[in-house]
Order: sequence, then C-alpha cells, then structure tokens
Amino acid sequence: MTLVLKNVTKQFGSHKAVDNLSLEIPESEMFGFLGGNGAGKTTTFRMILGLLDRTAGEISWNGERINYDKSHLIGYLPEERGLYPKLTVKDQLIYLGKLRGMNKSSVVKEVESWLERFKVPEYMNKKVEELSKGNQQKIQFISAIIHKPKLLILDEPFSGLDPVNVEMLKEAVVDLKEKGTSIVFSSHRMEHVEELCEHLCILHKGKPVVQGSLRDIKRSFGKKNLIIRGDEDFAFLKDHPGVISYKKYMDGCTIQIEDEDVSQTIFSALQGKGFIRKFELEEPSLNDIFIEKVGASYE
Ligand SMILES: Nc1ncnc2c1ncn2[C@@H]1O[C@H](COP(=O)(O)OP(=O)(O)OP(=O)(O)O)[C@@H](O)[C@H]1O
Repeated sequence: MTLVLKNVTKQFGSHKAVDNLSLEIPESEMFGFLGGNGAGKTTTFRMILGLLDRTAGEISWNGERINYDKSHLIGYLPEERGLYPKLTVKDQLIYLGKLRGMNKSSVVKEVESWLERFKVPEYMNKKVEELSKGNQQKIQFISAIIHKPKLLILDEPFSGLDPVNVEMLKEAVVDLKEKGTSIVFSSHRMEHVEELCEHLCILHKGKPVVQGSLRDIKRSFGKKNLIIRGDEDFAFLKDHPGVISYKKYMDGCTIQIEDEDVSQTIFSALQGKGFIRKFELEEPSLNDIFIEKVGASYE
C-alpha cells in the first residue's frame, strides 16, 4: 500500500502552492511533513485525498487514485477542526463511523475504548461544545481513526494540546503505525518529527528542500553540535578554528562545529581550564537543519 506522489504541482492563479513534489511513503511508515506557514502542506494533503485537483503530476495509493470509494480505508484529521457542536460525542462518532461503513455497536465499542484510553470516559454523552478545545481535538482524532484506516493523514495533530495529551496522542499514533497504518503528519514542531518519523520532507514555498531518512539527513548535514557545561567562560571558543556558531547558556555553551575533528581540538583547548561537567558531541537537530534550509529566506 505505497503512497506515491510524482511531480505534483498545484497552482492557485499564478502562485505555485506546491511545486514539482515527488514522494514515496511505504506501508506502515510514519512520514513527517514539515514546512513553515504557507509552505504547501495542507494543499498537498488535500490533493492526496482528492479534495483538491492537481495542476500537474500523479498521485496513487497502491497503484490507484484515492477517491470516495476508499474512504473506509483512509483517515484524515484536517487542519480546520470541525465537529458538530450540538451533538454528543457518542452521536457524533456514530454518525462519522457509519459514514465509513461501521455499524453502531462496533462504533460504540471503539469509542468506549478510546475515551478510556484518553482518560475521558465521562465525555461519551457530553455535547461537543461543552468540551475544551484540546479535548475536542482528541474526539476529532478518534473520529479520524475509529474505522482503523490503512492510511492516516494528520494535519498538525499535536497543535493546541498540553504535554500530557501530546504524549497520549503520540502513543496512539505509534500503536496505529505498529498495527500497519501508514501515517503522514505535518508539524511545525521539529522534535515531534524527530521522535516519530523515519522519513521526512521539508517543504519550502511548495518545493521539497530536504527529503529522505532522518538518519541520512542528519549525517549529510555534516555539522555537529558540541555541548559543553562547566563554570568557565567559554567565549574564547567563538574564535576557535572550525567553530560555526556559539550559543551561551547559563551553565556553559553549545557550539556548532564543522566536523568531529574540531571537537578534538576544542577538547585540547579546554585542558587546564577548570572543571567541565559535560562535553558531548551530538548530531545536528532537525531544528538546526530546518533553520538553515528554510530560515534564511524569512529575512
Ligand atoms: N484555496 C486557495 N486559494 C488560493 N491560494 C491558496 C488556497 N489554499 C492555499 N493557498 C495558498 O497556497 C499556499 C500553501 O498553503 P497551505 O495551506 O498548503 O500551507 P501550509 O504549509 O499548510 O501552511 P500552514 O503551516 O500555515 O498551515 C499558501 O500561500 C496559501 O495562501
């Protein structure tokens, strides 16, 4: 059940919202879709789901187009959340579950188990409008996955949730992936993608600027971060050969360096400089990569 996008472009008037995007997302994969505001993520999702026509290119899932007759296999958490405020959670989910081919008793069973899992069993008979925004989002998430879709598209699933709820949703998403669902999700939060995805794409002005496996992307970025903690003033390292950037912290500094060898020379330079509590070389974070690839054009 591979999802394939080949040279997909979407033009609104003269504006290219998505520009020649090609992706391949295999079964049971969690794929991260990153990009700043207006990068083209939601537009891509809408095209994948057939809610928006492409200007050019091909999209297929298991070799076929996605259309209405596959709705029982697909789950979608749209960016613009929308539940019926006057309906109870139960009636709302029965309605949506039935649209995806489920019968009432199996919907109720699933809803009970999900509300239990999300620690809100008391919401079953509450009206949606009585719930907080974050809790409405949990209900909307349940509505996207109640029918156990094979392909799940989540547009900013963690936005607006408190840290406890973010963890709950993350665990749910990981479970679904392990049971065979392919998941594509967009996020502005690099650490979520870093934690959950093997593969990712960073879109910028509709174009993919970084694409591939998280591990390869980090390796090929080259630069590394050196974390130093101690009581000394490390500012002299700003001018050390191979140091790209220097960030001061209350208890030390974090330095971006050109390559691993630079950490050796810094290590030598720190000899006799007092007690170092931490000296650790790290891969660049996705945040570093995003800022370098996308951030510059914000200026
Ligand atoms: N229906 C539309 N008509 C005209 N332009 C549109 C339409 N939908 C989206 N756009 C434009 O396409 C571009 C991409 O928008 P899109 O919503 O896909 O971005 P996004 O990456 O999801 O952004 P965000 O992170 O802010 O949600 C934007 O410049 C937007 O203004």
